[in-house]
Amino acid sequence: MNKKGILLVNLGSPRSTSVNDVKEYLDEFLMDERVIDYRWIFRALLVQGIILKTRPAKSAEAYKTVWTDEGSPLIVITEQIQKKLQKVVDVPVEIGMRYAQPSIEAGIQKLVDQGVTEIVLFPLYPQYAMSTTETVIEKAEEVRKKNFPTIKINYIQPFYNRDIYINCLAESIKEKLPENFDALQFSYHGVPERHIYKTDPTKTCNLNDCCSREDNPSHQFCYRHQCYKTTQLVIDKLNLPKEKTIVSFQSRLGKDKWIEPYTDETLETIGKKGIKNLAVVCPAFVSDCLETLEEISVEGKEQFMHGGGENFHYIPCLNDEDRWIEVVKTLCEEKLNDFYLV
Ligand SMILES: C=CC1=C(C)c2cc3[nH]c(cc4nc(cc5[nH]c(cc1n2)c(C)c5CCC(=O)O)C(CCC(=O)O)=C4C)c(C)c3C=C
Ligand SMILES: [Fe+2]
Ligand SMILES: [Fe+2]
Repeated sequence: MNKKGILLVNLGSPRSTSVNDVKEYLDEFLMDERVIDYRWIFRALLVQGIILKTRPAKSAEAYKTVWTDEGSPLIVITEQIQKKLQKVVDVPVEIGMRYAQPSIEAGIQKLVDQGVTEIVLFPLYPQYAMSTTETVIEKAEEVRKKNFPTIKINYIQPFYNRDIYINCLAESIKEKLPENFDALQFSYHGVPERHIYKTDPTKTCNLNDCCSREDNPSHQFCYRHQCYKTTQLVIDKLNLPKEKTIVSFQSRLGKDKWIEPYTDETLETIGKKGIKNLAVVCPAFVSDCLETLEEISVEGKEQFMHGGGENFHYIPCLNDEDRWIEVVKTLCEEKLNDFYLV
């Protein structure tokens, strides 16, 4: 009888907030061709010759503001999800990070040590992008072929439009929304525009209105569409008028054009347009991390207040909420059952 197990995969964080550890992490992260998709030589020139000269010190300072006694929020929360999930499923659950430690390889090894031969791997990203789901699957397949050729892996697909996830996200937002707010902003991690064109096999997405329309054939691989879709489904569930919602994209890096509108520019200008009380949620992340706790909660708040805003309310990610653990369990069980069908 084959033994099954679950591997939860998140992005990963530096080992510590020292500049050297942050540099090592950024080196691995940004040298991924699905994150910075230039030819190796140009990527190396950009990353090692320019970004790693200054960014690690700046990022290390930012990490210090969110770091906890247990470590990076992203890792700590992923471990909390693992522990809670382990209590409600009867197969072993381990975690692996796409970058740095604990690695995907270490996670698979832990499962194999417990006798597991069939793994359900859950990339913890609701929306597909080449820098999210795709790079996780590529890496896991590389590790599997090299070190665990007899192990089977079943991958959980993006769940940005799944009812169970939308219900969970909508409930969570509803509970945390302040009584009075002029707008709810959905801020998603951005990606360079080029990534969307590159991963669109239909070549029909032009990054305009088509991303928020129902019927474009590119949607299965369009990260921007999937962000709009998650938003639309959540606001329908919450019965929020569209005029009270904003979608934007954060965390851009470098000189390329990233998908628009940009979160920082939006935050700097909406105060003057009459939005004084703002709530912000970040549904590209299932766990709080540097990009939510620092970039949005601290920097984003400053940008909003500076631009004439009055009250800024950050809505935390799903983290280890029980209702989210139920969703993770259901999505994993669907895939565990798939093994019986083949
Ligand atoms: C070209 C650069 C980047 C792309 C493309 C990108 C896509 C992307 N990232 C996430 C999720 C996270 N990113 C995080 C941090 C982070 N992201 C980039 C760059 C790109 N991301 C950098 C350089 C950093 C490091 C921090 C910094 O220096 O600003 C994090 C937080 C990690 C943590 O330890 O807390 C997450 C999570 C998604 C979902 C995504 C594509 C949609
Ligand atoms: Fe990122
Ligand atoms: Fe699109």
